[in-house]
Amino acid sequence: METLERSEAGTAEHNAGLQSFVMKCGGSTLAALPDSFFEDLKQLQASGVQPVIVHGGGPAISENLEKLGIETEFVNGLRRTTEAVLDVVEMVLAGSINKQIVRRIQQTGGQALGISGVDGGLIEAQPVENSDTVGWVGDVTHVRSDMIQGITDMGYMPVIAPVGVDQSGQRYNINADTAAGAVASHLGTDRMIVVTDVPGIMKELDGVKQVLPVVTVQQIDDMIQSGEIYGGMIPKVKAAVSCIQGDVQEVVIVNGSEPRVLSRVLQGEAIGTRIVK
Ligand SMILES: Nc1ncnc2c1ncn2[C@@H]1O[C@H](COP(=O)(O)OP(=O)(O)O)[C@@H](O)[C@H]1O
Ligand SMILES: CC(=O)N[C@@H](CCC(=O)OP(=O)(O)O)C(=O)O
Repeated sequence: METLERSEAGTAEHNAGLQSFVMKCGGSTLAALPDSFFEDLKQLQASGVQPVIVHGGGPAISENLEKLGIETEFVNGLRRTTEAVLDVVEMVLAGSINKQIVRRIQQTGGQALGISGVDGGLIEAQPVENSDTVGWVGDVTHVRSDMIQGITDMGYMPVIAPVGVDQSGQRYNINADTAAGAVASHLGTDRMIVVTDVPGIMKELDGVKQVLPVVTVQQIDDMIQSGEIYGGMIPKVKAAVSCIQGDVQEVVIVNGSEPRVLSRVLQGEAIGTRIVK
C-alpha cells in the first residue's frame, strides 16, 4: 500500500507540467461521432496533450440484452444488474464498444490502448448503497492513477470501460459518468469533458429552450428539484459536482458532433455548458 501511495504521489507531480483531460463519451453519441472528432483527438495527442477516455455504451447494452431476451430496467438512472446482465455489460463495454473506439482512434493514426476497470484492478469498486434494489452496480472506491499515467507515458491514450472490481474479484457495473468523474478526481486533472448527444444543459427561458453556458452547483440542485434536469443528465451533473468539489476545476458538457469540439473547449471557447465551483 505504501509503495502504491508513493507512486501515486509521483503521478500527481508528473502530471503537473502536462495538459491532460478526462473525456467521457456517452453511448448516445458514439456511433454518430464524425471522423473529424477522432482526428481532433489525434492532433491533441500529437501536440503533447494527454487525453484519458472513459466511455459508456448504455444503448448497445440494452440492444444486446433485448436480443438475448434478458429483461432490463433502470432505477434512478442505474441499470438493475443481475449476474446475467453483468455478463452482457462486460461483454459489450469491455469488448465491442471499447475496441470500436480504439480502432477509430487508430484509423486516424492516433495511439490508443483499451482497458477495462477490471484489468490490473484499475477501478476498485464497492456495492452502491441501494444494491438490494439495483444488484451488481458499483461505486468507485479507488482508481490506479499510476497505471493510467504509465499508459500515457508509453504514448497511448487510455480508453477505459467502466467495469469495476473489488478485492474479492467481484465485478460491478458502474455508470460511465460516475466512473469518468472518479478517474478525473483520482488523476487530479483540471478538466473533464462530457461528450453527449445534446449541446449542453438546456433550460427553457422566455419560452425558448436554450443552452446554459455556465451553471453552479446551486442551479443544478434547483434544476433537479424542478425536473428540468432528468434521466441521463442526472448522473452527469452528479459526477460533475463530485469532481469539482476536489481538484478538478471545471466540467464541460458538449455535443460530440460540433466541429473540433475538444480543442475548442481546451482553448477556452464558450461552447456547451461549464459546471464550475
Ligand atoms: N436539462 C437538460 N438539458 C439537456 N439534456 C437533458 C436535460 N435533462 C435531461 N436531459 C437528457 O439527457 C440526455 C443525455 O443523457 P444520456 O442519454 O444518458 O447520454 P449519454 O449516453 O451521452 O450518457 C439528453 O439526450 C436529454 O434527453
Ligand atoms: C449502472 C449502470 O447503469 N451502468 C451503465 C453503464 C454504461 C453507461 O453508463 O453508458 P452511457 O454513458 O451510454 O449511459 C449501463 O448499464 O447502461
